[in-house]
Amino acid sequence: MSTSSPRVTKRSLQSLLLKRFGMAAGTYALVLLLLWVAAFNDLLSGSLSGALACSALVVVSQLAFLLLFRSGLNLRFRDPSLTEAQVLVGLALHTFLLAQLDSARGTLLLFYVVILMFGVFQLRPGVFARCAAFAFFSFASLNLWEGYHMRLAEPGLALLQNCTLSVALIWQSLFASYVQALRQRMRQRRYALQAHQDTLRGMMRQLEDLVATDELTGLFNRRHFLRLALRELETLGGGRQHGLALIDLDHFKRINDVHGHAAGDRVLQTFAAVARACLRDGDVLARYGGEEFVLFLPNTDADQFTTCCERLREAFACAEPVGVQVDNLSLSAGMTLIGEGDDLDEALQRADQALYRAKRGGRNRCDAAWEGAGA
Ligand SMILES: Nc1nc2c(ncn2[C@@H]2O[C@H](COP(=O)(O)OP(=O)(O)OP(=O)(O)O)[C@@H](O)[C@H]2O)c(=O)[nH]1
Repeated sequence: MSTSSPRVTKRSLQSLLLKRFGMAAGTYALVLLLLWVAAFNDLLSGSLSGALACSALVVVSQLAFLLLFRSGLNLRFRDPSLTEAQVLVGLALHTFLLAQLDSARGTLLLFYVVILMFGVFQLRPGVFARCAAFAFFSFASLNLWEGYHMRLAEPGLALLQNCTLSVALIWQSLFASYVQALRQRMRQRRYALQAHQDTLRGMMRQLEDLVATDELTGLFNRRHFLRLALRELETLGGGRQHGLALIDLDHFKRINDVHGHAAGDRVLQTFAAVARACLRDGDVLARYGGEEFVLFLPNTDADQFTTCCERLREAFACAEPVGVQVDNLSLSAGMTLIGEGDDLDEALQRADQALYRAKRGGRNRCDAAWEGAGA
């Protein structure tokens, strides 16, 4: 996932950029078509070779851009869309195209604005203004050049075209900065929204933890345990078994009576800490209620499960609760196995009966009820 997602993002970015390039190339094709319409209607200022050169330049420049996109070289640039470069090349080519026309020049003037439209959503306001200025000075220079060489047929019309173009470009530059400001605001809102979502997700996680956890011991509570165990049972494949044990701390009432309720709490916490140290990550231990706990060991058999419960019993017997002097800590456990198609309530009852036997048998021991579990 982590290795493929940047590649996927890159591929979708490239396909988007190629689509945009296709739009630009289509616009070039239309403008060239108009040039040739002008040519066939004798509206060229010079010979056909100028129109041919213009067409060739357009084709070559577009092929160069296509090559950049197809090879992925565009991704090495700060702006992989190469918008500024494409717009500047487009404006220069358009000026060259207009130079081929005389009276029809005004008709195609609006394509300066069309070319700059490609930068409205992509270019920063400063860069956009620079491109607009380039468009204006290109066209103004063309007129000045022709005026200097006495080739300007209608200077008044040329002046009007320059003024019209400058008004359109100023308006478009203002529009572009408005669009950019809007995009910036939307981006900030999206970030803020994402931050809110993250906070909410964190709070949800905290709530889920709170709902699933026993406050005193930090273990899962009974409700969460039952949910987990049922989920495990649903996904249990054929032939596999889980271990289920009810664990009860012995003579806990006496601990409370002799040492106080706070000491009893400390003993419960000590058991949780000892059990955590004894168990593996996938094992599930929960406080079932009071001084009773339930253990769920995935994928085990009778021998392994007994070894695990015995290890836990011995470890608790050696535990020393911090700040409390309690001797003879012990626990009793009732064990059973639970297999595919087994009922969780029935398995809990089997474990409870085994626990009862362990208590009756003198406590500080693990008794089993393998029968009925297919063990
Ligand atoms: N300190 C403390 N005591 C609790 C808590 N929950 C239940 N208890 C006490 O645990 C004691 C359980 O006592 P019993 O059910 O008689 O069991 P026991 O004394 O451990 O005797 P056996 O189970 O037969 O060995 C009761 O006194 C409860 O008040 C708790 O959260 N903290």
